[in-house]
Amino acid sequence: MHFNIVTLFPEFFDSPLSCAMLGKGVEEDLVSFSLTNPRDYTEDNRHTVDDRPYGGGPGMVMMCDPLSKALDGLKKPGRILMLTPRGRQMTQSFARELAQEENITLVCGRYEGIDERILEQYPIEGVSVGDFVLNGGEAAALCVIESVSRLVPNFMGHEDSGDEESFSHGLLEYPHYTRPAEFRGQAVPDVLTCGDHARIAEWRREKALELTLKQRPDILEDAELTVEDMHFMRKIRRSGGVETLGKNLYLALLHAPVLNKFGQTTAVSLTNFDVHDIARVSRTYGLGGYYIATPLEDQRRLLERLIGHWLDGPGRQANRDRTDAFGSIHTATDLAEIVAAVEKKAGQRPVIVATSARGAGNVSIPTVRKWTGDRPVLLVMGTASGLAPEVLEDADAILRPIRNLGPYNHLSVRSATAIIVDRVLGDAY
Ligand SMILES: C[S@@+](CC[C@H](N)C(=O)[O-])C[C@H]1O[C@@H](n2cnc3c(N)ncnc32)[C@H](O)[C@@H]1O
Repeated sequence: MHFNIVTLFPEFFDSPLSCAMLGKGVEEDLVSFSLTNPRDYTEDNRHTVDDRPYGGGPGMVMMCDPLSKALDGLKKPGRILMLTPRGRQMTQSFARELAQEENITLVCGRYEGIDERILEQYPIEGVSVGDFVLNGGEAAALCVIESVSRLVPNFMGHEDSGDEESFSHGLLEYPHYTRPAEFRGQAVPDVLTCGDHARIAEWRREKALELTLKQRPDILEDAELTVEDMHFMRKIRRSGGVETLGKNLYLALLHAPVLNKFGQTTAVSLTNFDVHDIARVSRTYGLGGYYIATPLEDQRRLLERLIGHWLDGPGRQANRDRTDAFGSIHTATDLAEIVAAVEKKAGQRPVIVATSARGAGNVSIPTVRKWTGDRPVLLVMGTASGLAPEVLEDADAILRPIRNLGPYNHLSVRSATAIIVDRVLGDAY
């Protein structure tokens, strides 16, 4: 595999490409590199490669002319990648995809970046190595080179080591140990010295699952998981995991004050579906509680009859799962009563997060998730045409609407609740 590196600082690559495994890869002809400096394609005495940005602002921009000439001079550019924070994220699967190429060109930006017209005139793909800003694309290019080269056949010596590494199957790798068997009083795990390869493989799998669940639950979404893996993870109690987050999240379903379709503030009747479906969401995600408020006496009595049916009445015999779900329901007359009840239960006043399908909101799902990590959060959901303005005004925060960029986002309150709760807690958390 050949890498063309287009850089204003070719010397940056001197040692990284000549030592350790990359150096060996070059010696064995598995990988090769050529360095092209756009400065060599300048025509003025000062070899200018950058200029001030049109429109003003700080810093300099890499000019089109030297860079385009440098690119035009490449014999076999292959796939052209430009290192940039706004590019596609570098991942192990992207590295695998790139390892299939024969030629790759890496364009390293400097200063504030490259004149945009280069990106429009050449088939360049942006690649980012993370959500942070480097001085230049050289260090990022090295990350791409290293991650791709090690997947070139024969580069790593024994073929299977690349297959076991972190991210290969969507999991982080298990921990490693080597001699001595005891270090400062700490022995290596017994299982690794028992000689039973099946047990060792099982232990490693479990450690990989445990670590991934703890450090990078987000990547579990794409991991290849077996039913056994899921059974194992279900048994792991996680601090800061779904158990903690779920317990800190409370739901309030208000039937007043809400808006009717004419925009008037009103009180509405219960919907049996909302009672059932949100109770099931509450139970599924292990929430702190589901509070249903209505100021209407007859509706509260109806609700209590419903709850009684499923908790202590014939429903209990008919469907124990539903009894379980109904166990998280509490009744109230209004939001103030719910806040007081949650405060009593949690020992701390909850952060009140109102929801609305309209407006811009002032808090995002990740922020609510963060709050849920260390204090009670009460998510307030409205029935009818949504919560009355005074509820939104009095709340500590208003969540950004679901599908706020779409032309239509009129979801039922039970659908909206399920979506929000899943986004806040997520399966993998
Ligand atoms: C100082 S940075 C310019 C940052 C640019 N003004 C911005 O805010 O996106 C200079 C160069 O470093 C490289 N670079 C910086 N951070 C990077 C990252 N996270 N991934 C890939 N390349 C990066 C790019 O080539 C970029 O053009």
